[in-house]
Amino acid sequence: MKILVLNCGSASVKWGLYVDGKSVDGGLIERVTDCAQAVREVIFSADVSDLDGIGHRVVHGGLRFTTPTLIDDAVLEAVTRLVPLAPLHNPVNLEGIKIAREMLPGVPQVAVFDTAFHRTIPPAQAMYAIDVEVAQENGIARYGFHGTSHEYVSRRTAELLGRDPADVNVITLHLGNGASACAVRGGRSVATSMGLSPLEGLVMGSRSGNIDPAVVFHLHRVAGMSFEAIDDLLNQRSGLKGLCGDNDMREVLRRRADGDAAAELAFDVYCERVKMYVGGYYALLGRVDAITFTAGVGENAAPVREASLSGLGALGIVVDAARNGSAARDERLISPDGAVPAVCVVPTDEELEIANQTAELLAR
Ligand SMILES: Nc1ncnc2c1ncn2[C@@H]1O[C@H](COP(=O)(O)OP(=O)(O)O)[C@@H](O)[C@H]1O
Ligand SMILES: CC(=O)OP(=O)(O)O
Ligand SMILES: [Mg+2]
Repeated sequence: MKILVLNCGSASVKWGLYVDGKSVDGGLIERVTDCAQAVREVIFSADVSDLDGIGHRVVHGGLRFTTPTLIDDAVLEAVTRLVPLAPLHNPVNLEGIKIAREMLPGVPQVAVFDTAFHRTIPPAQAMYAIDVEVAQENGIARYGFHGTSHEYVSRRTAELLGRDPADVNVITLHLGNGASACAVRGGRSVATSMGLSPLEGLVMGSRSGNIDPAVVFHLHRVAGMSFEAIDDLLNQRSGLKGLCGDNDMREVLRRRADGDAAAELAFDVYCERVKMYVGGYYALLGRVDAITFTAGVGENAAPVREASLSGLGALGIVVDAARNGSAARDERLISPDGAVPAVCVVPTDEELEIANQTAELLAR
């Protein structure tokens, strides 16, 4: 089966072409400002003859979409209604789908949702402690995101350890432009740091992650900011960018190495937040077999991995400096042999996972 995958992200377009589950072509267009144009370029440049299907990453699937779904007008409408809950993502996902449908009419298009893997999260983690009626009426709950990545990476981690995914507990740390942590028990998501929207949890490139919700009321009532302006502040002008002016961890690391105090503080806030989720999910899981770093920052930024897990030796969490600092780019252990939990780096491959899930749906 020949599948084209389009992952239109908040700041990049990633794509891949797969034949029977094997990657034959692919690419990354970074710092995208016009997603539609990027998708047009992909479709013009890739060999899209005889496609069996196109798999699209769709970030928010709400309550309705819990499995990969064949796209029709009704699905597009439902995804459009979820735009307010994923304002940086669903609009670009939709743009990609629309262009692909226009340029390749007749090819089946499948949506693979970031939220789907988290449908197993139990109520004690999924519910916010607010009036249950208000929550229910408005769909206020933890949906969680990056599910395709957490699913793929937790499974690959079990395989890296030579274990059955059903027997393994993993804390996965997806640190990219967006960032989220996930507690995976026996292959199922049981907790994750993103919530109703991809704004909650870890510090991100330009998103705040957790803050006191009263900050929003204060900025509105006392500082006179509109809700639109506060939304923009928390989604686009916060996180690393808000703290030090740079949203790219490569720049933050470079400036920190040069002794820049703002970059150092941004780095510290970022890594301490990761550490707090690791500790929390360790407690929740009770037994942790592995902690795995993935995505742009997680795969490449050794200082972030080192600082995020520093001082956790009493929990058995140890990072081997030489392994962590190595230039290797493959799936690997960065803790000493035999250490439990194992600490791993596993490059994510959302596109491959989307291709496989798309092919599986189309084969039915
Ligand atoms: N060599 C590197 N060192 C540190 N950070 C890196 C490196 N390469 C990429 N990154 C970080 O990874 C981020 C992008 O991660 P990625 O997973 O590709 O993001 P997304 O899929 O969310 O668009 C960049 O913003 C950058 O901060
Ligand atoms: C859901 C999300 O935050 O995605 P990304 O990391 O691609 O921005
Ligand atoms: Mg990503």
